[in-house]
Amino acid sequence: MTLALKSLAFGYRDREIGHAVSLSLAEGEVLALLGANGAGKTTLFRSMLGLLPVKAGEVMLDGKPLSAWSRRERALRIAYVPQAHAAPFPFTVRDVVLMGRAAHLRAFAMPGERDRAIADAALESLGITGLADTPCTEISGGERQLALIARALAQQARIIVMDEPTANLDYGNQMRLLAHIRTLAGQGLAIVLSTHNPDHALQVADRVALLKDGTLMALGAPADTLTPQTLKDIYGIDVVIGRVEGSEALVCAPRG
Ligand SMILES: Nc1ncnc2c1ncn2[C@@H]1O[C@H](COP(=O)(O)OP(=O)(O)OP(=O)(O)O)[C@@H](O)[C@H]1O
Repeated sequence: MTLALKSLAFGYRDREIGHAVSLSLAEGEVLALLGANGAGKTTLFRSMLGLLPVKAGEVMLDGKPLSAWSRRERALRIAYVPQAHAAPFPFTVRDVVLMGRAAHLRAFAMPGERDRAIADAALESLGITGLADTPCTEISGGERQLALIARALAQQARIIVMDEPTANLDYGNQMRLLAHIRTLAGQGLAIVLSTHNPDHALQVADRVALLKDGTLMALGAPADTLTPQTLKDIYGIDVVIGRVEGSEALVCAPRG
């Protein structure tokens, strides 16, 4: 087991957003987190990463409380892909990806040949080698998203937490990223991601967690958790879920 949340309560200084969230993430597993806007997905992620103090319960990383690991030790084990906001500084895409190597470097050491090779491989795997020398202030939102994912890959952590990784991406990059996530899981990485697209969860996840009113409404296999009933409950929309000829994936469509 890699990451486990035990009866976690989370939120901000004087506001609890969620409580009693328990789940664990195993090596090689993809867990998708869904919930309406404002349900608390980002807040939960920030709490499980130790970026926001938890209100109750505990986050366990490789069997030890998260607080027992140093920041560097955590960064060697968990990478975070935040939602892509506007870039404040004109670092090149390659420099941003090289920042993923920080935890691997000795204090004040500069990235070496090997770090550059790893960063370049991460760029290559996402098809953005051509952007390496472009400043982050001069690329699109989707390209910035891919750069942040490349940074997480360069970090070479065994757990990756991705906040809406497919948001901003065009259809081709969405599908390529989902396939890439499955490849990473096949290599033993544990991945937790949030998404607003049930199809993406049906396509990529081994397990799905549904967050509603601050608690886990459902946790289990995609076909058991993503049903017309649960999606109606979360989004207030009537849907059907089924297969389309020629595709392995279950898909969700509006009813009627
Ligand atoms: N810094 C903050 N201080 C206080 N409350 C906050 C803060 N950031 C977010 N919130 C509140 O916490 C709740 C959950 O927000 P969060 O961003 O975790 O939701 P989310 O599920 O990720 O939403 P979305 O799908 O829209 O990205 C929201 O009601 C939001 O207003």
